[in-house]
Amino acid sequence: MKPLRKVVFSLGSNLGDRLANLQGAVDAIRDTPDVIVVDISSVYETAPVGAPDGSPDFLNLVIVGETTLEPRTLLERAQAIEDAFGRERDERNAPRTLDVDLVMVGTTETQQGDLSLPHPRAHERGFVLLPWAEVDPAAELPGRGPIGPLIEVVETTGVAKRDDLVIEGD
Ligand SMILES: Nc1ncnc2c1ncn2[C@@H]1O[C@H](COP(=O)(O)OP(=O)(O)OP(=O)(O)O)[C@@H](O)[C@H]1O
Ligand SMILES: Nc1nc2c(c(=O)[nH]1)N=C(CO)CN2
Repeated sequence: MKPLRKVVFSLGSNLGDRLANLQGAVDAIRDTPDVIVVDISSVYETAPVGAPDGSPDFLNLVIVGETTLEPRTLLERAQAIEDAFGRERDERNAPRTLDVDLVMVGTTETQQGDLSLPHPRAHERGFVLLPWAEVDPAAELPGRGPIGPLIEVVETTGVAKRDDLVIEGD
């Protein structure tokens, strides 16, 4: 039997109907065979990090799930969902309708070309760690340790929970 592993996705949008883009991505992840969604964080409005000047604010959220899928299959699924929402792959960190990052898959630590796990910048991103800690405070990032202490040292100003923005079916 294939092992059941924890999977964590980070979703972001700062173009178009940001909430609708996140809702669509959540639905698509829920509809993915062999992925069980366990928790979805609140929606957070976040100041852009490392993005070109004048980039609009993001909406971000984190999904925690379980899966028997391989990391590469999960990356392909994440990219297919981005493509379905009109994501154009241009300048790095450019505004985008939808970004679906794989934060971690089980205990996998790998760097193979187009797939790095855990995501190489997740540990330094308040817009990933804060939503994640809301639903999974005891989480550990493989190779980095518990996320609590990571949050202590990252920039979390500019990361604001938006209780008025609700993902349906949660
Ligand atoms: N864990 C991962 N999750 C998502 N993409 C990854 C991961 N590891 C490597 N990649 C690769 O990163 C490439 C760039 O991804 P993307 O265009 O979403 O970057 P970005 O969103 O601008 O920046 P960042 O990677 O910092 O979030 C993708 O083509 C993908 O193959
Ligand atoms: N606040 C915020 N900033 C970002 C984000 C994001 O999702 N939220 N994604 C980026 C590239 O993936 C770059 N910068």
